[in-house]
Amino acid sequence: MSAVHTVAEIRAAEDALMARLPDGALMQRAVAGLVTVCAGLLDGVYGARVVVLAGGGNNGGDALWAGARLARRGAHADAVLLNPEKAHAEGLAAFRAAGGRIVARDDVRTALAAADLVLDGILGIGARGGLRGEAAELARLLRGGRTAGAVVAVDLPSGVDPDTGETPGPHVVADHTVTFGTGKAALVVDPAAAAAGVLHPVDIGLTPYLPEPGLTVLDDADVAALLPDPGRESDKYSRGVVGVLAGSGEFPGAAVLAVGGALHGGAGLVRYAGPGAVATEVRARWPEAIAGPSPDTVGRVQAWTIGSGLGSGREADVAAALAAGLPVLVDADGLRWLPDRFTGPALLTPHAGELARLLGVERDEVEAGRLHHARAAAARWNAVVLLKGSTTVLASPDGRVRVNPTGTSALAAAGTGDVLAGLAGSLLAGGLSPLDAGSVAAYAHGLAGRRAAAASGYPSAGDVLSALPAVLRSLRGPLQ
Ligand SMILES: NC(=O)C1=CN([C@@H]2O[C@H](COP(=O)(O)OP(=O)(O)OC[C@H]3O[C@@H](n4cnc5c(N)ncnc54)[C@H](O)[C@@H]3O)[C@@H](O)[C@H]2O)[C@@H](O)CC1
Ligand SMILES: Nc1ncnc2c1ncn2[C@@H]1O[C@H](COP(=O)(O)OP(=O)(O)O)[C@@H](O)[C@H]1O
Ligand SMILES: [K+]
Repeated sequence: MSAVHTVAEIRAAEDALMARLPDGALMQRAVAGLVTVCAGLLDGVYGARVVVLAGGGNNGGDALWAGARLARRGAHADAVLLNPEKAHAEGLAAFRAAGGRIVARDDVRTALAAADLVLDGILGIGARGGLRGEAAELARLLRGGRTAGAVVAVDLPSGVDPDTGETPGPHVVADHTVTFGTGKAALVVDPAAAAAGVLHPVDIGLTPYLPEPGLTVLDDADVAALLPDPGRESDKYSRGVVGVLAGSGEFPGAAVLAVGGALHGGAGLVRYAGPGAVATEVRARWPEAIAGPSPDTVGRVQAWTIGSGLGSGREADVAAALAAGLPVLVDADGLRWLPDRFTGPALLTPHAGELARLLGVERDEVEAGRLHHARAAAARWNAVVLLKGSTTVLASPDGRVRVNPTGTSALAAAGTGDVLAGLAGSLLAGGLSPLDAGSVAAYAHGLAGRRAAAASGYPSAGDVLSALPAVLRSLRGPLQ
């Protein structure tokens, strides 16, 4: 599991750690990690051309110190000082002493064009708002391909908002980000995360001073530990029975895909509730599923997955499923008929357009502020909200957030959301909490998307579904 902390938490931990260290020692730890990554990216440090973009804070200090160390190893180091009066004094002195040069304004373009590596030390966790003036112009030059070299962001790409993952204005787009001490939301949540490139975390000894993280990113081992493990004496009921209320005459395929996802998510039995013609299609594809016309008549379940491809006019069915008071997942059309607030375990799985409609805002606003809007909806409906998209974010009403790291554009295809809804519902029926069910499902779903993409150029939702069993098998091992 990797942890993400807020700027306030990082600053408090840095203060506590710095109180036990000699002056400047913490920055030197950060710089050592930064230099190691830069040296690894260069085809030899000696003779390499390095351009340091240094703002007036400690982020600029890191970059100047790194430039100094690279210069000592034989690199040609140039620095652009964005705020010369405020430039980090020790870092600048070290940079000059190592033979680094300050670039005159007129020579910035030439220096960037010749650079093998650009160090972005304009702003770090002290950033407020996007880049302005000359800094914005530099970021634009870098994006416009004015350098053939790698752009390495120090701590985070300058100009993105550290705590929200929002991009309030112009910002640097990096190829790599070397980040210190712990993760930041900007490095895992789009749109900011898209500007970070490859992440290189550097341990500076902060962890003992940091609180439990409010935002986490699961890894394979976390997901394996969370996946249901049916005991030796389990039966199909004890493994969980999931009800799927999905599909319609208009969208029968959504039911087929959601039931498919549910069958592969560990539940012992899947009960499908829906119109006869759709049920016939579901059973033709999945003879192991049991079907009935409505939530009331299909038999007992331990959790409901509601909404994928439900179409219009199904309010009564949704109300019947919700009335059971069981753990519930609500997707797609089901989101039109939400109760005022949930009182039991609930997982909502909107994409940005659906969440925008729920909150009465524009889709663009949701995409620009994914964390904010997922949190707002979680608080509003007292439900875990899994916001789908280029980064899938899960916000719990208790304040915890998870960000899924396995997303892939291979999933941006019709019907993959139905597979996810079925899978997550199955995990709910298997006893996972909404936060665990949603994050485990998103993780496996992303891996299935990648696996399907490795096997086919542009995988369909059916390909993603077909890849799920092997993904779950490799995560948890074979059932005994
Ligand atoms: N505190 C420490 O000991 C350590 C700090 N480290 C580095 O220090 C960074 C944080 O340094 P600072 O707190 O000095 O903050 P920054 O270097 O991120 O920013 C410095 C100043 O820039 C100004 N500023 C903010 N937004 C601006 C904008 N949009 N346009 C123009 N100016 C703006 C503000 O006055 C801010 O205080 C970290 O990101 C990391 O790189 C690392 O060296 C690790 C150790
Ligand atoms: N650009 C993207 N990168 C990664 N995943 C994406 C991207 N766009 C969509 N997805 C994922 O694809 C799935 C699409 O779900 P959804 O929008 O509900 O489609 P549908 O209703 O057609 O199934 C979600 O899991 C979502 O997170
Ligand atoms: K930076």
